[in-house]
Amino acid sequence: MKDGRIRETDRKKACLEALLSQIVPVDEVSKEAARKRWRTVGKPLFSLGKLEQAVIDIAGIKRTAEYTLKKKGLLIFCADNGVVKEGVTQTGQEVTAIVAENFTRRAASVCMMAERAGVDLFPIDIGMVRDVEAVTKKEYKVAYGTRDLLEETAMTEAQTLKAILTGIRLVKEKKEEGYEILATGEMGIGNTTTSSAVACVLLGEDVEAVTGKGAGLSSAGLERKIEVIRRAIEKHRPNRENVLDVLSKVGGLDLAGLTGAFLGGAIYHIPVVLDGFISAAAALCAVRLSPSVAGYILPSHVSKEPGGRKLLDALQLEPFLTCDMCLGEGSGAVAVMPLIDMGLSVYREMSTFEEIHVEAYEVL
Ligand SMILES: O=C(O)c1ccc[n+]([C@@H]2O[C@H](COP(=O)([O-])O)[C@@H](O)[C@H]2O)c1
Ligand SMILES: Cc1cc2nc[nH]c2cc1C
Repeated sequence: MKDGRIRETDRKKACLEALLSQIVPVDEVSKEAARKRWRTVGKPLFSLGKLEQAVIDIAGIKRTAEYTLKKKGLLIFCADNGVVKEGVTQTGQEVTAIVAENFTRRAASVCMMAERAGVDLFPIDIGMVRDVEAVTKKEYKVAYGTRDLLEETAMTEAQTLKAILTGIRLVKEKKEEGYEILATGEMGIGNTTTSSAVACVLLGEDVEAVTGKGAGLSSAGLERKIEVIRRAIEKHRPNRENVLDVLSKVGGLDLAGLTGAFLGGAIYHIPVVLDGFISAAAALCAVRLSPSVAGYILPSHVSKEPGGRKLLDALQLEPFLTCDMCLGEGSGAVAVMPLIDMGLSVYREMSTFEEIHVEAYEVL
């Protein structure tokens, strides 16, 4: 039996390795073509700033300067975390399944935001302790929550691999359904504890420097959370050079699924917009697994969690929005979709200098 499990883990590892080997850097030729097109648009050069850059970056991802972003999807990874039993959160873990169900009933915040932005919502139960009929699908469910990372490693390596492969597969499926851009989101009580632990190890930062109050905690609660993370890291000694080790020991199923989604973007050439703190921790995992993934990730906002900015800095991403959001669910990622759409509309439809009879000029 044990041998069988080891073989299964090796098989999944080989599968991940094979997928990672397909990742190539974004296409610089298409980016240059998009830059060239921007230079002809009849307006002051670079005056749409990051909106222009996003259009250029997406050209590199899609390997063409001629593209649309009509179908937009948000993958929301829902999972529970065993560490919640250590008192690191304000609410109980039953909230994860309640909010996950609410995604299907237009009763969670991101539902209204996504509707406004024309984004389709896909809540995925990758590891909730309770099944929710409208959300749970056997093929995406890896486990019923993680273990308490203070007692044991949060996940087995096989679970981590399965969750990553699930995230990759979801991007493939959405591409096949015609989605042209994806956003990442998550729902999981306790996932700012796991994300802080992962961020702290990967960034080589102190626990206090990256850990915040998550969905709400007293100051005493925050101290307890910091202590739990510190003790878990001391106990398991995750190897910062080995993302699978870090995710398995102190991560979570949602983080691993999100890591897969970012990898999937690079494998299948789909831009993936990151959301807040949890999403950014996963993005860093993906980039550490394969550095070229960085070019396939688009930023959105900067989370109010203390580690939010540090993660974006490590990813060398400048957020579009700084508006003190820290909701999760994919809310920040969805919020930038209209901006990206606006940039693309100007890029595709705006008159050229020639058409408006203004002489093109160069910046000094
Ligand atoms: O995305 C963020 O930056 C963010 C920051 C703080 C909290 N959250 C959300 O709140 C939940 C985790 O908070 P907590 O306190 O239970 O660890 C989870 O469902 C996240 O979606 C999200
Ligand atoms: C109600 C609630 C909604 C959330 N959405 C994302 N994280 C959340 C945490 C709570 C507690």
